[in-house]
Amino acid sequence: MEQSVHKKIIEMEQVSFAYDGDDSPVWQGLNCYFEEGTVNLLLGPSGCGKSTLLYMLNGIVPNFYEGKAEGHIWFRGEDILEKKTKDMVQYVGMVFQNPETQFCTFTVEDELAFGLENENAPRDEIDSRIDEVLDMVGMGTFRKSLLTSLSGGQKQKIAIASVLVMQSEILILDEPTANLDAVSRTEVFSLLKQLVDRYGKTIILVEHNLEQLLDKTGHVIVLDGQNKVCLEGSASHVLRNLVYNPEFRNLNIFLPEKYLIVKEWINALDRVPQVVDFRERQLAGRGEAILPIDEFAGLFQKLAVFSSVDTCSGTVHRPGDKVVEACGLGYAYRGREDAVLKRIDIRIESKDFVAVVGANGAGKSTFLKVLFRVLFPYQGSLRVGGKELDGYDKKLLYRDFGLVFQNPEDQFVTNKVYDELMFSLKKSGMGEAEKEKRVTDMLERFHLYSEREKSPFLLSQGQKRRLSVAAMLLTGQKVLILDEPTYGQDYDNQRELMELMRELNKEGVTIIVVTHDMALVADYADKVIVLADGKTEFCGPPEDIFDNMDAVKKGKLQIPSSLSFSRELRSYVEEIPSFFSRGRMTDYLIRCVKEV
Ligand SMILES: Nc1ncnc2c1ncn2[C@@H]1O[C@H](COP(=O)(O)OP(=O)(O)OP(=O)(O)O)[C@@H](O)[C@H]1O
Ligand SMILES: Nc1ncnc2c1ncn2[C@@H]1O[C@H](COP(=O)(O)OP(=O)(O)OP(=O)(O)O)[C@@H](O)[C@H]1O
Repeated sequence: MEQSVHKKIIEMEQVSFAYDGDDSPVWQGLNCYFEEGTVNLLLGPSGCGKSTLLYMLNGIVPNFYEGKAEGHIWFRGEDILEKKTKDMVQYVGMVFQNPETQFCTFTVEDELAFGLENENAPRDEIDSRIDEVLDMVGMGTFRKSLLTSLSGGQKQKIAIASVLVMQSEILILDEPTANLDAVSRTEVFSLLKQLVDRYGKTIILVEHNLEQLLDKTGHVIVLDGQNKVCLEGSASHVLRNLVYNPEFRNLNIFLPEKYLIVKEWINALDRVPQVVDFRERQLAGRGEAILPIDEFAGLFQKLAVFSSVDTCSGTVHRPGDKVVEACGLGYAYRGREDAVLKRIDIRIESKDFVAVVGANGAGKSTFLKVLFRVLFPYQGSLRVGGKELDGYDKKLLYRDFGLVFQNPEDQFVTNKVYDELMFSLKKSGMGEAEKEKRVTDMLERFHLYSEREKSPFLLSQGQKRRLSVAAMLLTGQKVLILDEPTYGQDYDNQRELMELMRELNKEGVTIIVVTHDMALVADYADKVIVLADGKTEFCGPPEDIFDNMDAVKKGKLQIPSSLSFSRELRSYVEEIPSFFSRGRMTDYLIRCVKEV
């Protein structure tokens, strides 16, 4: 067992918890610990109880969300489970996924003063503490700013500052970058690292975007989805095991793209002696790098049969009917000086699988609202199905175009998961038995059957997202528009959802996905639209976008690590074609070596 230099700050001992009204417990006999003065990362499949665990660390569970808790959560010799939330506030501060749900005021200054004023802190102290935390998060010049004027990353920094201002030593964050573009995400991760290195804070977080986080993480806890911790230790120890150890290879855990490629490849070739040897050596931790690219390339060269395999690394344009055509489209919100959409030119055809990407605030959601006639453009034309949108019957528009909202809760209209899906079929004209069957099939397909009696609002984030997509899929629209469909999803659910979209696309449904997830773009989209500065910055196939550094920069996009990995590999083995996505590269590797 490896030794850590950090002390344990919180220890969970035989912790069990069941929400009131739930038959099965979320946790049963859980043991794990968190380390002081480092970044602690919690990984596990959707719905396994990560958020519940975080809420137990400051008493939100079971004090606000009630249920039966057993065991001990030790913090400095005391049991958190016996404390009230207010007793924990000075030690443990919580930052949620969406900073906007946390804000109670209008300006940065008022937001930071809010908690201190409630504690009747003297004005001088409030002032100096606000200056201090704004300095800590690098937002000193924004003290007087309106919260609405901040970018997503800046808002999240202020949410973190509002916890720091209370001088909590432990910061808990539940998927803090789920809605952020790549640049904002990097800023938040760097801030967390700085809070640890410079101010000795302890960070505990749940996060799916690991590309730039793992190297900043000190302690990782992996939950197996069956109430247990299955791996715990340093980031490199956990990573080695998740990539190379057959015992953990089927865990439904997100990893950066390049690790997923190696993991899938090693799994596929498990019985080849060279691969077994390579795997064992990596697992034993010989050599510093977890991904020794030279060795990997050498091994690949020995096994691969290049000539017989069709590389097919690009996307093929499949012409179809016109679905959406925007030309010089402009939209300005009332009261804002600058138009959000200045000149949008977009053409989407019926067979397209489109990804709409761009920085936070670029106007992606605004464009969707214009398309759904919630907002009306001041200039340009927008044609849908070959007709001017103005002349398109609204009823037909809603029948043909399905929208899955960014925030699933905005979509729920009933108080039971089962009823939510039945509601979608209300006007379908189907008989009761047929509706029931379809709903049951969908619940099973989306791993929601066991939750069917629950309120949609009490589901985990990942479950809520799956329910919102399932509700939209039941009715058979011609065009499906999904705003951030995969955030909060675990690896298996994300893949399953996207494979389903691909299937529907092949059956003729146009898919339009708004997303910050470039791995998803690279793997599934055949057309990418980058919005920046109110204009269409790029519209073309995904393999071209990551070479267009201007569009990458303006769209604040992150190049997936699968692309840099395949380029590095090519510097050793020229015969490997240039790839830009995990799926395409894994397929190729597996096809290459299947004759071994
Ligand atoms: N307030 C609540 N009342 C009843 N059940 C709940 C409540 N909150 C969560 N649950 C259930 O507890 C289980 C664990 O949920 P939790 O949100 O902790 O999981 P998670 O691992 O964070 O999931 P995700 O990654 O999808 O956000 C789920 O089955 C969920 O439906
Ligand atoms: N109702 C509104 N009134 C005024 N400004 C608004 C309104 N809604 C959005 N905005 C502003 O319009 C800009 C574009 O917002 P929009 O939500 O369309 O961006 P987005 O690209 O979808 O961003 P994200 O990736 O963060 O979801 C932002 O600066 C936002 O603050």
